[in-house]
Amino acid sequence: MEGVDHLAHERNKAQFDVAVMKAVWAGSRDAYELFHRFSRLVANDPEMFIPAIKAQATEEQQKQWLPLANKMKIIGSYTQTELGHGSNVRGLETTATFDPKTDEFVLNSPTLTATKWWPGGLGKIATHALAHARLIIDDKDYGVHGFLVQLRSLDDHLTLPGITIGDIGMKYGSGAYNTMDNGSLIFDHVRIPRNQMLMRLSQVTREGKYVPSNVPRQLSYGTMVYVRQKIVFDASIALSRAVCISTRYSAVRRQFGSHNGSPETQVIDYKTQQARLFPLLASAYAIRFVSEWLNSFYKDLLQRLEAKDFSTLPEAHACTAGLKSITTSVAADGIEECRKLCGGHGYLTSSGLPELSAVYIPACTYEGDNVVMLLQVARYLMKTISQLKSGNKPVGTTAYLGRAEQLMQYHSDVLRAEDWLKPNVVVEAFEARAARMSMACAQNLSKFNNPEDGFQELSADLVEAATAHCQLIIVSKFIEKLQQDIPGKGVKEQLGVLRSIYALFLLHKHIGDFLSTDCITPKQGYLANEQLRSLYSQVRPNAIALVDAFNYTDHFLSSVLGRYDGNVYPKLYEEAWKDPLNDTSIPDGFHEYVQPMLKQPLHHGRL
Ligand SMILES: CCCCCCCCCCCCCCCCCCCCCC(=O)SCCNC(=O)CCNC(=O)[C@H](O)C(C)(C)COP(=O)(O)OP(=O)(O)OC[C@H]1O[C@@H](n2cnc3c(N)ncnc32)[C@H](O)[C@@H]1OP(=O)(O)O
Ligand SMILES: Cc1cc2nc3c(=O)[nH]c(=O)nc-3n(C[C@H](O)[C@H](O)[C@H](O)COP(=O)(O)OP(=O)(O)OC[C@H]3O[C@@H](n4cnc5c(N)ncnc54)[C@H](O)[C@@H]3O)c2cc1C
Repeated sequence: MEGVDHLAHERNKAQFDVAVMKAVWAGSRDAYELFHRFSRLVANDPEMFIPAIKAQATEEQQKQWLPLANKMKIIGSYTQTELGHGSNVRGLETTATFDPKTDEFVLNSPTLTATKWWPGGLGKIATHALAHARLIIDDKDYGVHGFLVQLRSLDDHLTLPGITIGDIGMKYGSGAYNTMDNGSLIFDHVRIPRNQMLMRLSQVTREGKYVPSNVPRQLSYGTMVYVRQKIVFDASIALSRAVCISTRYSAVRRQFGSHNGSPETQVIDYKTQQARLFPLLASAYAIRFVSEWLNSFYKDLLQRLEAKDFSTLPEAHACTAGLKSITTSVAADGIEECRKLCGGHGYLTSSGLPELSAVYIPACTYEGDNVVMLLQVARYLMKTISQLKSGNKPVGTTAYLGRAEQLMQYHSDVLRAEDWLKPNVVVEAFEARAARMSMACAQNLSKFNNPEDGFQELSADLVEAATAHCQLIIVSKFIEKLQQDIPGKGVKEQLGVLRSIYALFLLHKHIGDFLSTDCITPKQGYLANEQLRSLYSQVRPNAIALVDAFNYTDHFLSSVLGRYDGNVYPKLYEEAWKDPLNDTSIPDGFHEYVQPMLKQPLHHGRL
């Protein structure tokens, strides 16, 4: 059966031009060509702490360090988190005390909880750390700053005096993340030259004078903004990979429904399977497009920063933090759902899904715990609302809050299920829901004498308001994507179907929000669900082609269930026989432990 395409009949059903969709997914024709070539070359290019140097080092420091890092003459680790503090960056305990006599900083870990803990690459490989430590001059604490510290000899890789490093041990599952040497590090009065503090944003002079920057101190958090927007893109890859596997397998797998010898039903034809799978397919596309937008927003931010325009920095922080949170949660949960969608075989390592899940789920935690990130969005929303009174007109992703009064009066005018296909109808409902949830939080907050107490007390509601805001962004960016000129037979139509599935699935899932804020009536909610069901039927014939458009090689998917040719069963069988347990018919230990039990005398001739 080698070479036969078992999914050809599915591919023939497609109602759109898959080649064009591949370019849309990749971002452009050029990006597609590049990805196509590279994925087939299997590139592996580890990037570690370079973005942080670019963001925080002076030009002179960059000239000194970047060539070394780029040529991998040194290997760096972004060393921020400690045993006692990760989320609370201001709470880090490691100190860097300036010694004016020698013109050096002395790096020290004063407590056990100050031990650096988690940084990737630190445990075994890194030669240098970009260590975050509190700057102390004349007993005065100037807060957390970045310092370049050599950890290991460049000759024999042994750790340098005063430095204790180890790997933090095995992590969740037996997956590939265990090949990452997340490390622990203790400094015992380690000295580094003064010019190894990253001084782009603030400086310490030879005399020990602290020169604060004339730019927002939040710029020192720039690496996190950069990595978070990358993580949003990565979420689209992780989720689409799982969706590709479970969609192909759902078309191969058959259970029940045979009549008079006809084939059984493909599980992808069960409405329950569709209602679980197709929203994830739509989410993969939605995340892809929002990541495209976020990347261009980030590039615009960089240009503005060059020109000393810091106006969009708070919004960039809120968007990267919020979208990082929402998209990684959706992807992590989605991968697990895809595993369940593949039934028992999904639990086999050869399905590719357990490994993908184990490697992916820490994305909900690293680079900012997802709840902590949503609370940052909530703070931004509350600040935006508090400034409305003084006439500040919100722009960008919060522009809708400028129409809050109008949105408080909104009632959806949906009369028929098809009305939910109109983008403006959907956006208005999402805007009204998000605005009302945020306004309700702001109103409740105003009842507290101490706003911080109020923020703590209402934090669960605030997280929900932030979620509604982020979902609005993703829905809006999907809609904006479709306002672009997209050629190719049927491509725009299919994307339109996915856009509506994405939005209406969210509406269905969060129906409580939409009803309790009185944005829609129960009848309108019912109509949305009716429309959703019909959209699932429309996407069904295109499902395989829509995952083919991801253009993933079998090598990349590493999944017997997700094979392009759908030749699942012979390959599953073949794969199982590769298990070392099948090398011999009698397992190790049988003669020592099992056989003696089997040989025990029978009592009264009976078992
Ligand atoms: C990494 C190297 C580079 C790699 C490059 C790789 C490139 C390729 C990448 C490929 C990707 C795919 C593969 C993924 C693999 C990834 C591997 C795993 C990597 C995992 C790495 C990590 O895991 S590495 C540690 C990250 N550790 C956090 O993530 C801590 C969270 N904790 C906070 O981030 C803060 O601590 C927290 C709570 C916000 C504030 O806490 P806080 O309130 O105490 O903060 P502050 O008082 O200091 O500041 C308050 C004011 O700052 C504003 N602000 C706050 N943050 C801001 C910001 N970033 N930008 C602007 N503004 C900001 C805020 O809006 C306030 O503004 P305002 O005052 O106006 O209201
Ligand atoms: C695989 C992996 C790789 C990593 N790589 C690196 C790296 O390269 N470099 C590096 O420096 N770090 C790295 N980290 C560390 C990572 O950045 C932190 O673990 C992350 O920022 C979360 O911080 P925490 O562990 O302190 O969580 P905590 O903040 O202790 O979270 C515990 C719980 O408390 C809740 N919580 C915390 N604060 C609040 C609050 N204010 N309000 C409400 N709830 C709250 C959280 O939601 C969570 O449920 C990595 C972590 C992992 C898992």
